[in-house]
Amino acid sequence: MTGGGLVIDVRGLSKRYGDRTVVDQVDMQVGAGRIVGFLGPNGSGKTTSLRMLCGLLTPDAGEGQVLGLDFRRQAAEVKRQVGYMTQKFGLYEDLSIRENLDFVARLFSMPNRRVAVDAALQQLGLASRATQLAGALSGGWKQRLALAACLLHQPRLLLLDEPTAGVDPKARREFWDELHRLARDEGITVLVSTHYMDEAERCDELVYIAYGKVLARGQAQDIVAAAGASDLEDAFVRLVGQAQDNFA
Ligand SMILES: Nc1ncnc2c1ncn2[C@@H]1O[C@H](COP(=O)(O)OP(=O)(O)OP(=O)(O)O)[C@@H](O)[C@H]1O
Repeated sequence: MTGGGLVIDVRGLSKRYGDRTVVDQVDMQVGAGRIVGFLGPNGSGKTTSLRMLCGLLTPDAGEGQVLGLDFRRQAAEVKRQVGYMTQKFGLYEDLSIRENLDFVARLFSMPNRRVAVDAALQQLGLASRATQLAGALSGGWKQRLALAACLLHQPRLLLLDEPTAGVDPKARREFWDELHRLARDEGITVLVSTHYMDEAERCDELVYIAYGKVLARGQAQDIVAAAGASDLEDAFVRLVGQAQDNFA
């Protein structure tokens, strides 16, 4: 890993589409075993940033390391080593839970596919539903399957893009309990985007962006105090209000 146990250590991350800069000089540092929440209004650049960090999208600028690899020059290797969960979960609805996991194991050319799939089914409590079609599952179970799929190749870093959008509160809570277990017991590092304030409160640290720029970072209570706000939501409303005046 890079100095100071940083699993992500990237500076100046930028992306333009045409003449619009949608990610503008974003610095991202995430320590090993930390859960960092990535927050910001719709269209602020979270997905674009996550896709660049996991090697799926080529940045226009930015230097640094992800999992100790040069995230630009070794993008293919980063992609193999990171667990990335897209907003829409990326499951095959007409395949069963087991078939979805087996498909992912093939994509990663994993040896001992059957053992790995069985272990993932057990770990995420999916074994009794292994033959159910993914398309027939509730939002909470789909999300659990998506997490199992992105953990299958045993990544040390998870990049999760709004993994709990549209999922009921009980399933969201269980999902977050699982994230904390993964960080605590297995030392897995998590960068997760969310719009839910209760989830933001459960992160070790937060990074808040709007208009592609980082407006605040740190622990929730420090962000609230620095903004002179009553709570996190209030702090973000204030930060975006100031940003609108400056950047919009
Ligand atoms: N391929 C593309 N071509 C042009 N513009 C794009 C492309 N992908 C994203 N954008 C624009 O970049 C901006 C940032 O989008 P992005 O999806 O990263 O935001 P986000 O913070 O993830 O939003 P949300 O919270 O709604 O998921 C948006 O204005 C979006 O329309």
